[in-house]
Amino acid sequence: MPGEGEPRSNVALVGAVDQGTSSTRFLIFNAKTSEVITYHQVELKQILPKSGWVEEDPMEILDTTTCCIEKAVENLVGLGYKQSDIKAVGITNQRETTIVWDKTTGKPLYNAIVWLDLRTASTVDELQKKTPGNDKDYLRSRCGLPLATYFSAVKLRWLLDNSETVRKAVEDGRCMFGTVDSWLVYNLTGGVNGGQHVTDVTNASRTMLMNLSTLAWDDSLCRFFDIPKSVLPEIRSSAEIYGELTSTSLQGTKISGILGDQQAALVGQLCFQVGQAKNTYGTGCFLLYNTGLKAVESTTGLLTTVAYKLGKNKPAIYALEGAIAIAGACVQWLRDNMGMISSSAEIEQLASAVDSTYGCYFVPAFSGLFCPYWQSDARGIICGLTQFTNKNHIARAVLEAVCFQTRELLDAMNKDSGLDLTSVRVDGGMTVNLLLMQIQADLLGIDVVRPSMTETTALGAAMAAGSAEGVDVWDLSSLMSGNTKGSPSTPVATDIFHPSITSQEREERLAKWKMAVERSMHWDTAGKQLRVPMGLWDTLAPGLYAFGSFAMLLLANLVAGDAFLEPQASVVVEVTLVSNIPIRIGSEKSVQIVLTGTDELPLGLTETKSLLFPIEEVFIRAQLEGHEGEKLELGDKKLRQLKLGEISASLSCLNFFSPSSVLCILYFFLPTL
Ligand SMILES: Nc1ncnc2c1ncn2[C@@H]1O[C@H](COP(=O)(O)OP(=O)(O)O)[C@@H](O)[C@H]1O
Ligand SMILES: O=P(O)(O)OC[C@H](O)CO
Repeated sequence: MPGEGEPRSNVALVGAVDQGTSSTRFLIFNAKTSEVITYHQVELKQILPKSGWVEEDPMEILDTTTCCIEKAVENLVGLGYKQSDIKAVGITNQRETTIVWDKTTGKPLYNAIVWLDLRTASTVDELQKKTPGNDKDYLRSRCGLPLATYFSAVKLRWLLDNSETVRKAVEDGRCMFGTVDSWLVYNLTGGVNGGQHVTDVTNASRTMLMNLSTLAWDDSLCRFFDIPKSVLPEIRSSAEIYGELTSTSLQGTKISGILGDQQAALVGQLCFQVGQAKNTYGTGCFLLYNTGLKAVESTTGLLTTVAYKLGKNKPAIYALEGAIAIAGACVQWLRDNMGMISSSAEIEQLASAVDSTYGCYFVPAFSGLFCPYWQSDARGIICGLTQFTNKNHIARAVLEAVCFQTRELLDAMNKDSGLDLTSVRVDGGMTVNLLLMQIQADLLGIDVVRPSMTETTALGAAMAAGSAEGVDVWDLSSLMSGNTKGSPSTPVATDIFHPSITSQEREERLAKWKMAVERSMHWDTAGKQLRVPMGLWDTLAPGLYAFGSFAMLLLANLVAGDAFLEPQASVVVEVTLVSNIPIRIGSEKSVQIVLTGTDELPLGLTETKSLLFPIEEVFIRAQLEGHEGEKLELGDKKLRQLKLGEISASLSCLNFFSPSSVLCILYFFLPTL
């Protein structure tokens, strides 16, 4: 083996851009061994202009990418490799995040609207109203997704409705839309000077505009969202040559792989067989389950998505997906907003200091709740607090929240697939946290398998790029056939976390979690009317209004000379005791009383009324005098009418047809028209 800095020969390397929500990185892999040779990573700033809004700067996304490429290549050369050893570059990215840019300048027309962003909640409501039966799942059979703030088409619709700049650019034919992969490929292949406007099937399957069967933009979906097809990129497979880098020290290198980051992790974890699944813990958390050639429609709130299509002429493979919006993001929130920790890694130490949350539950519904609830009006809550609760319990509750959410995904997945997963492969930035891994195994009740190399997202993109036709440095055939024996490309599972609590405890804790989730629902009331208790001054206006109505009524009565309010004295009604259960007079039970109206019964009471009285209440008891202690058997056979005498009632009734009442009704309802 050559030492550091010494020249190496005959190595085929593949680079991968992993553009995530929290950071951008560029990793360089050995195509024969899957080993990471070197990498560079830069954190990415999130812009939070309003509560619920999450944006990123497209230029920063691009700049961090080129910076990571340069730094990693610099490291590589320092290790004795040549930059020309890099035979291809793959791109994997945060999905759904929506970018629009100007074809003539190449500049963004708006900040990137991040997948977590909630500004489109009312857009979603409006779109849903257009569907028969106000059905959020109306488009599922076509695109595999429910109507939700999460997906790109809704964000693009919002931009067209709310940004004059974007609308004008569309009118002028200057607007280009893309997810992060499209934005990066366009810029890395030349931008305004011939940059490729493309995306791959996995990213396109997250827009709500691609038909899952044809893998093409769907006319009826574009019509539904009213999005011009002219702004959309060309949909390509996940492994083919899209173009060459025109800048950075990798100028001339082919870009030959694109995969959404969660799909890339599925590939990197070698989940090529039907029934294999992985869960990635990054900013959010995403469980993907390979369903093979079949796109399985979920009945439990999961998503149907394209897993990969590794070549122009290769078939598309589908997956069921469970998506959680907030996982690592909540750890970042403890760090950046609460100042409870100074680095993400610190949460483990903090949470390990206690052995339980002691009833404290944290539902991090910062962006509403995704799978399986799809509740955009849910908001984060911490509940079960006592004087005893401290930051250790809260830190532990944050880790537990990620695991409970995953448990709910697993339950939905097992239901949809009809098979119970017996273990789950995990990866992503949070999986370095050993406590999290153990809590996860405990709450799932199955083994959690963590590979030695947790950068499986970037690995998946590198595998796609290296295996593309015309590059051919990464052989996937044996891996895809399931014959991984002796293959150095197989990530070796070095850590397996086994469940260590009883199923009784697991289910009890899950039940409590569900109670907490229940409490987080419908918290956001923006745009909805709240019923609030009124103070004296607040009631003045309605009071005056009611008083005015009454005065009008009396006046109308006087003018029209008809009897609007007629006191009805001594109305005779027949009382029938109806019950099929034995009733003890004087007991606490309720009885059903049927008041049958007579001719004298005023209008509005001519129909039979069923009223529920506690037996010892009101006048009925008086009528039963002398029957105390007697058992009245009123079962089916002995059901009879029991005449209990006459009851006096003083009632007022509304003569709906008198001119004064018509006037009054009009007066009351006029303001609501
Ligand atoms: N030791 C740790 N314990 C818990 N969370 C962690 C730890 N280290 C990193 N994280 C969280 O993992 C996330 C980063 O993971 P990563 O896979 O890089 O995310 P992304 O791909 O979304 O950018 C961050 O939200 C960070 O807070
Ligand atoms: O940034 P990540 O890794 O949490 O992934 C974001 C997802 O792709 C959003 O769908």
